[in-house]
Amino acid sequence: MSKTKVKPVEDVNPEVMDEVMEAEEVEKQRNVGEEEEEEEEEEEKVEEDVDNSFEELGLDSRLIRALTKKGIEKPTLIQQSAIPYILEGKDIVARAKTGSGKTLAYLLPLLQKLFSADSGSKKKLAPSAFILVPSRELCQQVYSEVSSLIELCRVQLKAVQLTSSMTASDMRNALAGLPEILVSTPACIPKCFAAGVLEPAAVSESLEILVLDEADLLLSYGYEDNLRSVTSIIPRRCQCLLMSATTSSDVEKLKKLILHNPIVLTLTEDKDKEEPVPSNVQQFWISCSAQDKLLHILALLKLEVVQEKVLIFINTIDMGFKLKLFLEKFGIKSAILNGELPQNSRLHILEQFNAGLFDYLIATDDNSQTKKEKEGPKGEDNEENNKSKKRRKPKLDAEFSVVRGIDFKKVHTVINFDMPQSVTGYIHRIGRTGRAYSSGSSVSLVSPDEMEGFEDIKSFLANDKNKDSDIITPFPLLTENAVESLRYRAEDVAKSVTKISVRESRAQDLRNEIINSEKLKAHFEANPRDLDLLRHDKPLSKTAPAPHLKDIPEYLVDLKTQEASKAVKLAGAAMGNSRRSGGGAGRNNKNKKRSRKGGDPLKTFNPNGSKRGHGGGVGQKKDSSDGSTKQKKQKTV
Ligand SMILES: Nc1ncnc2c1ncn2[C@@H]1O[C@H](COP(=O)(O)OP(=O)(O)OP(=O)(O)O)[C@@H](O)[C@H]1O
Repeated sequence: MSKTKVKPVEDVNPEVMDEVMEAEEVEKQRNVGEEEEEEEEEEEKVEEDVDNSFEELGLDSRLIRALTKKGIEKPTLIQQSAIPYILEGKDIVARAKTGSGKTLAYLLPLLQKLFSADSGSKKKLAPSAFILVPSRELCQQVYSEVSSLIELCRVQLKAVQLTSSMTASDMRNALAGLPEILVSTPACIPKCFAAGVLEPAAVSESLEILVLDEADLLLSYGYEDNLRSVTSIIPRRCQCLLMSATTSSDVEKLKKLILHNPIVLTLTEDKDKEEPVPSNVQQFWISCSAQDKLLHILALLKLEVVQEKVLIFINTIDMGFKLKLFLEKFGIKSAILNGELPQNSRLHILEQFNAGLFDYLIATDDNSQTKKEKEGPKGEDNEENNKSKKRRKPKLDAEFSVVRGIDFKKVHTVINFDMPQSVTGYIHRIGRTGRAYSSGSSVSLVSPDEMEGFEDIKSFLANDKNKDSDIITPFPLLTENAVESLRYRAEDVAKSVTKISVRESRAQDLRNEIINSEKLKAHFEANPRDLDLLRHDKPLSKTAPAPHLKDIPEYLVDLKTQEASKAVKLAGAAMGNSRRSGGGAGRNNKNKKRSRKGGDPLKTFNPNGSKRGHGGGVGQKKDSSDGSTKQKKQKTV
């Protein structure tokens, strides 16, 4: 580690440096034997002006080469801050926004430490590093990331993933090659102990690093007992890292349970008030009645005023199927992701979506939406929790999670078809776009029933500087006329999507996916990269969409919305995001140039007049100051 080159975070603030040194002193004393003494921790804000390269952070050249091959050149703030401390062997609590690059912040130094671990020492009987995550999807994601880094670095390290659904013999086989890194859920470790697959004594002897990723969720997912049984065997010398996107009493509890004298790194953009949603995500909303949500989502997608790929959140599985069936009638293909589907199918859907095989994914939240969320940033309403309890479906996979931590690739728009049931839920959903250095936007469809929750979200997100100006602004690219022009068709089609058809489709889809899941398991063992085997965006309905619904005639769409749609396509093309189904504009270089000049249509478009409004999209407030596209029937078909 080229320590001399590192611009240490503590340089930024000499007082903090003094405190760090004091904390180190306390730690030294503790190590000499004062085990029971109350430990101090170091609280540190991650400063925006720190600008170190990966080399300056002291990273091994093999890791830097691997990152370059992955197209990653500059560390994010949390990486700049956390990597040197982890390399130094400190316990850390890292709290940074969704999508800020926390995974690499711990994986890179973890791997580097394992590169230099003494391979000549006596044979280890258990992995040196445990990475515990709350869901199987995350397990797979972290495992893929660590495996690809190992492969790119060409080092002799082995990582395995274990999940609770595996049999004891599968677990034993996975651990047989003596992996250095184990990625798992907390529930799986006690299972391994019980099955004799892992020996607690061997873990105590071997474990060097323990990572708890998405720590804010581990307890709320019901892993407390599992974690207690793991922590009881963690050796004192083991370095513990706790990564989290939000703060909660659960994180505090885990910190006390597991960490020793940690450095607490908090990434904020504003010293007074944290902004948990990345500033590169533009947040919009549309006010509409619950029954008009289908109409509005049709307008957003069919009139192409949002950038693809689009992740649509709904609160119930039935609503997901209703939406898919509804969109299908208009020739819009989408896939569904929920906790009822078998794990192989879920992983495959995620892979296909990330690979760009389809553009619209309809997802239900993870099960924490249906569990009692213990605490959100502003405290959750118990009534809401009780309501959500009622919605709990017995067959949902307890280790399923869509919104938390899953790294959806190139999602440009998140749509809240249903509003999330908590502020934390909102933050995590929105965090699926605008990841690392990319940008994105979100559109929330808010019905009168959801307005109170929406106000809570807005007031939580409003910072001191901006308390009078809304962070979530009315969506500027849909005019009332444009929405109304689709009303007749939307209402007609919505009526045809009956409860019975939803139930049948859901049951059929589940049956298909169970069959697929077996096929997938066998197939992917042999061909892990074959994504095209089973498409997840196939239509549910047996009848093809009527041609008049598939293509909305141009004369129906008002000029302003047509203009907005063109601008969105041009901006997409400039960002290298051309529409699969869209017209030529997406692939036209001349247009690319023009749109670069024009900038982001969400900022510049003004539906009231010329394309360049004053002060960006907020200029539309005149037309829809409450975010509403009122339900007057102006033009119907
Ligand atoms: N330094 C970097 N430069 C560019 N992209 C990066 C960098 N670090 C990470 N990324 C990418 O950013 C995306 C988000 O990273 P990651 O999943 O680690 O975020 P996160 O902070 O863990 O988010 P969440 O809290 O939602 O889990 C990933 O696709 C990752 O490959």
